[in-house]
Amino acid sequence: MNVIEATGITKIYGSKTVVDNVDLKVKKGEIYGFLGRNGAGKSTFINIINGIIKPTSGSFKLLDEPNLKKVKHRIGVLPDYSTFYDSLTAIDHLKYYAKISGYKVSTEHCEYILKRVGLLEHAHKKAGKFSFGMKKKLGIAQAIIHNPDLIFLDEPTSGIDAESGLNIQKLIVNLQKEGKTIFMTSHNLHEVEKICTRIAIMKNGRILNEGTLEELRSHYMSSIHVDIKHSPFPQKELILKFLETVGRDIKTTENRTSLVVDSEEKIPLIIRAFTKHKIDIYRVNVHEPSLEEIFLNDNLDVVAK
Ligand SMILES: Nc1ncnc2c1ncn2[C@@H]1O[C@H](COP(=O)(O)OP(=O)(O)OP(=O)(O)O)[C@@H](O)[C@H]1O
Repeated sequence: MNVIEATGITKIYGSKTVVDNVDLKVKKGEIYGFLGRNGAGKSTFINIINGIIKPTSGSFKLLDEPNLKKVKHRIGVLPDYSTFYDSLTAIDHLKYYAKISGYKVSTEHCEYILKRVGLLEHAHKKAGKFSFGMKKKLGIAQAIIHNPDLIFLDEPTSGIDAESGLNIQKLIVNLQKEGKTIFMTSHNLHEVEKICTRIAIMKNGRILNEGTLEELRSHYMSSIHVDIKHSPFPQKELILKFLETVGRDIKTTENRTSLVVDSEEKIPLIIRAFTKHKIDIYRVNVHEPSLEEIFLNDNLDVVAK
């Protein structure tokens, strides 16, 4: 089942198209990472499918339901900025939020949720005394207090310390294991690479590409760096001639060869050729591009779908 299904979502402010004809599907149980530089249109898109902003055109369904009001109680949201009442404690906030959403929650349940986000020791502290990171955790607690099936997290780990960030990542993975679907934005590419099951890259309001990390890699990757440690070449010219047919940027020393190939299918061909020429292989290192390398590639438009 598609938990999120958006079709042709567009938002135009004046003469600026901020979200440009976005189609997007997210399946149940995914941790979907929504990536893009500042101003790409991510928050605007999330706000549209959460009913906060009206799209200029396009339609969407959440949890298989086009009428957002009918499923609102099954959705949790950490918005791009949360506001809290300075004089209310963390527990007060959770109870208040649950109440206005139509739930009654016990103090024990609030404490359990605060424990999950790493805020239990501050359960009775007033939000006015909270740091930015603590407010972020409280925002996440608020998003999950009512046990929603679909959770939107806009930059859940930005502005919090590294250890808390890792705890939030664990929490997100645990929520997924409990059967929830998570849609998150993040500027932390390492985090997205680590926990997201699918990723969409947005630029200037458009989805340039989406898929699993492997799919994105194979889409954007045309340069695989292969480095081989081996026994000395008996006939160097022969093997060099062969390598020129499968790769480029070939560099060799007596027992080391490196080259760049455009697909991983070339790697077994190289290994077979070495074996045929009675060259022993001790080690093969293959460098695949990280999400950061894919993401920072400014030529993304050129190769977009
Ligand atoms: N109410 C508005 N009126 C006019 N322009 C807006 C409005 N809201 C957002 N924008 C513009 O839309 C673009 C996309 O903004 P949005 O906040 O969706 O980006 P984002 O990808 O979430 O960025 P960030 O990573 O910085 O949060 C930006 O250029 C922003 O200035």
